Amino acid sequence: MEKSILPVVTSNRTEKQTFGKEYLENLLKQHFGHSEFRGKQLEAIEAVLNGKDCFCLMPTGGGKSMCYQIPALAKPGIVLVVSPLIALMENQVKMLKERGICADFLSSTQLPHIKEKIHEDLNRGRPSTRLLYVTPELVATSGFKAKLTMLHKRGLLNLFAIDEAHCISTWGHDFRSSYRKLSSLRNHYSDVPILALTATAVPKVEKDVIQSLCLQQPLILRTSFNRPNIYYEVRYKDLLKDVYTDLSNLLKSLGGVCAIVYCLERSTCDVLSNHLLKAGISSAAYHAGLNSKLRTAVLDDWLSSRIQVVVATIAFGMGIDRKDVRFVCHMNIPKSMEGFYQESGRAGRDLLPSRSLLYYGLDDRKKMEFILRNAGGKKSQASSSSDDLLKKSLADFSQMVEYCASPGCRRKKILQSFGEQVSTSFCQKSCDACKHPNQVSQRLEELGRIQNISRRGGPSPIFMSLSSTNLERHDSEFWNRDDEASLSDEDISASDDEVELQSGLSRSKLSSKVGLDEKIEILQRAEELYYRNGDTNKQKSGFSDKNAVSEALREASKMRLLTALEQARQRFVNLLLDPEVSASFLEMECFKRYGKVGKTFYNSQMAATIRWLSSATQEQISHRLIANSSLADNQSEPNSSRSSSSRLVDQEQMLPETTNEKTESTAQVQLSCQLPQLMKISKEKVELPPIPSFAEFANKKRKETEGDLSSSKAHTSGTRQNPVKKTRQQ
Ligand SMILES: Nc1ncnc2c1ncn2[C@@H]1O[C@H](COP(=O)(O)OP(=O)(O)OP(=O)(O)O)[C@@H](O)[C@H]1O
Ligand SMILES: [Mg+2]
Repeated sequence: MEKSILPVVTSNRTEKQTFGKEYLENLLKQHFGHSEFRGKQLEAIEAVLNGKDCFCLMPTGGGKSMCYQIPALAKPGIVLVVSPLIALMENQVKMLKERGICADFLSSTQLPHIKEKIHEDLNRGRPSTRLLYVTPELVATSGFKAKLTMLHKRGLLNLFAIDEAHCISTWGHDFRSSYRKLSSLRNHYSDVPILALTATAVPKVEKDVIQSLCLQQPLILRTSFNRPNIYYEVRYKDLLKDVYTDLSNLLKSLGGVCAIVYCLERSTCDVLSNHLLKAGISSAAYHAGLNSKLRTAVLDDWLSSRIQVVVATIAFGMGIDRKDVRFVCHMNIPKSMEGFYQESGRAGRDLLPSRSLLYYGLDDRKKMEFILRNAGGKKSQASSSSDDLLKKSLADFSQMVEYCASPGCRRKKILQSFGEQVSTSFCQKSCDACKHPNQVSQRLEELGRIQNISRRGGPSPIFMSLSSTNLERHDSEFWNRDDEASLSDEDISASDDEVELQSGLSRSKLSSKVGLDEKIEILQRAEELYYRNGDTNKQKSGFSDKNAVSEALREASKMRLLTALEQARQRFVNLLLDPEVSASFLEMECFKRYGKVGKTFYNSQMAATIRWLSSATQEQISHRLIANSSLADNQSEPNSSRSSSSRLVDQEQMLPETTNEKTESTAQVQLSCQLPQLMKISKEKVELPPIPSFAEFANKKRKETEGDLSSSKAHTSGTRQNPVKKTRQQ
């Protein structure tokens, strides 16, 4: 383990000298290069150094980390930092190490020998570790508890810092059940101060955090939520000709600034990112549907300015610490002000002028409202507290609607939602409603007219892109980050106690999966209900298109394929194919088989194809596309893979003929015309390689990992490498 480069002061000073303002400011300057403390940092630091519990509410980017980093340097011993995200811990530890401060983290992602070194250091008489970052799951394990008790007995525990403390509250928008387990800290280590830090605590959450962590007469520090350097603006989708073009024009006019665009659904991220790329703006999609390697690559590229814009779901969340984000855009209305504040707050952490833009759409509003109602509806039957949750989620959402669709200062509305009362002039024309009041009220009037017309004409259809398999069905991170955990365990903190790891993982996987299934079920039922109630004409004629594959879905699928093919091209530089044509071809293949039986099966097959593209070899991809091109040339060929869908015949017969058939044949003709020019054509009839099911894919991956592990074991123990493995590696 690296030793602290800068000496940490541990001399035998008197309390006053050690923790005096000057001394603490010196540490700030010496270790971090900042000349003075911000906001209430100093108060928080002094409180915990004097053994007091503290609840610290500061805005995003307000400098909460300093409140536990300085105490770690001021006093010998260890500060234990509990953090919800591994990426967050990694970033902070890296930054601290670069500054010569001895910090480390323990998580399931670390190699055993690294963990061993950390434990060795902790066992030493005077550990060099000053800050130890851990996951909430780890804190709850018996193994780690024993370690903590040992450190405590030796008088080495200085402080428990609970970062993102709102995760402990079910009222918060980021609830993480593992945070609940932290409640035992106060009982077991009564003399160690606890510092709870958050940027998003409405009074209810604040109370919940304080109670759940059993803080004893804590010093409560609140800083204003105001972010004076962010200009807030709302644009109205229903009044714009083309939202994507509006956004790309705006991004161009801002001139290459660093930006984040949040979307509700993963497919929108893919589609929009491609649109921006086509408009000459460097961008990439980021969501939990992408594999972790790709997500890390996108994050790295964005952090190091190789990509200007990340188009993301809320999976791109906590811990993103790039100071110079100048623009944060929401493509859809968020479900709560807390979420919106957190996300828009990623702009301008360096305190320089920045911008938040939200595109508000009437359909988006209806969709979100509908989802919230139906998601809560089922739970509300179960208990009255769930009923409260439903009411709360609707009230939270109505604040967002108010923010977008009513006149008045946007900043004031944000601050009001956090219980802060300010005058309208407080904003100093740094929101569109204060800067251009006439323009905004004119737009709201127009919007009102459209809303009235749409009310008279009945509800517009809801489109939700859900597919059928358990994992692929969840294609929005809208719900919360628990869902994200089920898809990207490696990014979220997880149990890593040696004994409890296995059972812990299987438990958490099971429960998160069940939760997800339930939610998807609710969504599907909600959607069905909506169609049943909302489209009575179709109901009367016995016609229901709720499961039809829409053109929009097909376009989104092509975009997903395009991204997967681009990734394949990055993996295999010699892969000669035209991604656009290939994407169209693969989509068509999927549509031909499953288009008529409905989007559930279509989406499932689409997901399987994308998985296949991510794991196939160069030969398999070329082979398949060449094979497909020969099939495209020969449209009369019976579909050899039909058998896989034969069990769906009943459903197929129940569905009406749709206009999709026409589209299919037109697209096929176009495709068969394009393919010969763009790809090498094999006239030989080749069997299509099967697309693996998810289970097959997962088994294959598991076997590969096991293979990798055994081969690396063999390698380290000096035995010869498995020849099959060797070939694969070459
Ligand atoms: N006293 C200070 N003077 C100048 N810059 C500071 C000071 N304290 C912190 N910063 C800087 O402010 C930035 C944000 O700090 P930090 O990540 O701790 O914010 P945060 O409150 O934890 O935000 P979030 O809620 O998003 O996690 C960091 O880059 C940090 O270096
Ligand atoms: Mg922070």
